[in-house]
Amino acid sequence: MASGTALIYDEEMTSHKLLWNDPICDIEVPERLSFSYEQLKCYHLVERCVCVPAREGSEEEILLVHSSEHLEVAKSTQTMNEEELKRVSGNYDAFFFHPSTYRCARIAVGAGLQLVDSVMSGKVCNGMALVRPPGHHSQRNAANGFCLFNNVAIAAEYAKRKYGLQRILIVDWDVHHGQGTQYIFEEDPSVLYFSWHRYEHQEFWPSLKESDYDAVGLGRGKGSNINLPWNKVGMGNSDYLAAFFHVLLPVAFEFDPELVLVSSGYDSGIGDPEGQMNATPDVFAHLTHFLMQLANGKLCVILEGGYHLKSLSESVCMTVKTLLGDPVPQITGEMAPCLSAIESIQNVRAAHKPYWKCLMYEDTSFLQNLSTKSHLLEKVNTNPSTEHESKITNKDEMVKVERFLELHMKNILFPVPPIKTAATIESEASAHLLPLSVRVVKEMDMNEVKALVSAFYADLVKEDETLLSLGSMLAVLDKILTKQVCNGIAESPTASVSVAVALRHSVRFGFQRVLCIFVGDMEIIPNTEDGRILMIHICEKQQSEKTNSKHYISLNWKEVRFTFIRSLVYVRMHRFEENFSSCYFSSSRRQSHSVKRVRRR
Ligand SMILES: COCC(O)(O)CCCCCNCCCN
Ligand SMILES: [Zn+2]
Repeated sequence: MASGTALIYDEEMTSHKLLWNDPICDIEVPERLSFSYEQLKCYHLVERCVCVPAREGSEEEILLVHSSEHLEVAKSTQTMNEEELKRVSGNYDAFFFHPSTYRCARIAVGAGLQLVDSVMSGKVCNGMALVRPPGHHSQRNAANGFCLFNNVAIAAEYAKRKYGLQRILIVDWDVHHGQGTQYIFEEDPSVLYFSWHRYEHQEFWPSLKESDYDAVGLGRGKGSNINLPWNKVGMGNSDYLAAFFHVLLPVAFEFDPELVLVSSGYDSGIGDPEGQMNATPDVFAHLTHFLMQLANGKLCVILEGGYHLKSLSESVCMTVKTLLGDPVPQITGEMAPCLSAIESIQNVRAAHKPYWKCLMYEDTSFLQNLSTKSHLLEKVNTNPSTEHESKITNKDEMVKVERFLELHMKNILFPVPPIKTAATIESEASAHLLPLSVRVVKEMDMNEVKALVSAFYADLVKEDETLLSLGSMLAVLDKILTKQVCNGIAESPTASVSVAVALRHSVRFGFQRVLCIFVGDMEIIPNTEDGRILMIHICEKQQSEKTNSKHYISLNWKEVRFTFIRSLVYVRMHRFEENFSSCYFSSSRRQSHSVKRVRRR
């Protein structure tokens, strides 16, 4: 398994800039790149990455996607004066040339290809390329929306031909529709393109009919183009998560891509003058983390838009931090999507029902009663915590977001528990299985366990021989509760008792919300009624109705697939943001084997 995260940045790409007055294009500034890179350095993230050099994309590579006419026009601008540059730029919608634009655009293309090579060769597991000019609006024969060459589309075509890939997923979380990418792949079933974008019923730029949810792809490509239009501004974290949980992830897992590319625009984040959305930078950690579960983690993130410098750079940092394997921060804000988001989600699911099994069987009508935001008719902001930031119209508004983010990110970024795993090892034999990052902890001594059990857990622990297995679990759990490690693994022959004691121990320790996912049959079902424990029980036979309650969900593990993700959604939407400390308990040799497999990874 490859490891490591590539970071590709070349300050040469900051030389492309607007030479004349143009209120539409003047937000696409060089500082977008330099600010982001500085912030990565400030959080000591650059030094943790594998720095891979950019290179110029060759003409041949650019011709994978673009026409030779388009290439020739772009090439000819290198020697133009300002007046000629302005004239040629006027041939396109929202684009500007500078004498260095062509060279910068070739480096932006090459950076994406270097990233694909680094991931596909196994030199790294994933990575990010900070590039400009961006790409997802540019088309075969035209520049558009600040884009000259379609960096991500070229990267996809390149990966298909060089590595013989049959299934590539492109996720475009930029707040604008990447119509360029859609046009390039809409007949190609091997490239699944997902884009959400501010749309407002075709009012918002580029105001295309084909950006709506019913553009599902053409010919053999039907089902491989997914458009999720946002018809209101002010969308927040819960709306983005719901879009992932109920549209993108079920389809992506079914598609089972060999490589995932992200058209990573951060103008969908809070404070951006283009997007006018409310999602905070931490949401990009979650979105990135979900995509890392696909394609064996082979994930290439390539920058697109993002015009609020502070919001952009914080979101870039949250993305890279997650690519490096850091635990994602607890998600903030409301947990239920707004009605407009639910309407869009339902529409796109209905449009794609004929093409995806996962959409055929699941009905998400339960989403309707989840939305707690009745406001939907107004246009503006929804998320109370950013009431005053909803309409970013001028400088002092931008400064307000700056201050909001300063405080918000402080709570998010620190403290992060060390990314260590604690494990007790029964036999020296299995010790070598553990990667270096795992700390072996000594079992809790028997007298201590006995005292603890008689004081608090006597009703749970019947036989003395169970005490032995509690020692290893409690030793690991204490390291997690005291934030000495992030997660842990313990083996126990009496998993139900261990789980019951662990849950009560965690709540007694002061945790307010503990999520337990138990796989296999459970002799005793712990009491979850105090509202601080949520049990998701995956078992052979579904428990009788009487045991199922709001905090106890039993799933027949044959149908667990997306129902499991949906249950987690349910969990989140009911504000049960768990302090999720991943303790694995296995009740049988078989499961303990699966635990070992997890350990090796
Ligand atoms: C990869 O491109 C990044 C981007 O999607 O952020 C570009 C946005 C161009 C926004 C152009 N607005 C034109 C408004 C005309 N009334
Ligand atoms: Zn954009």
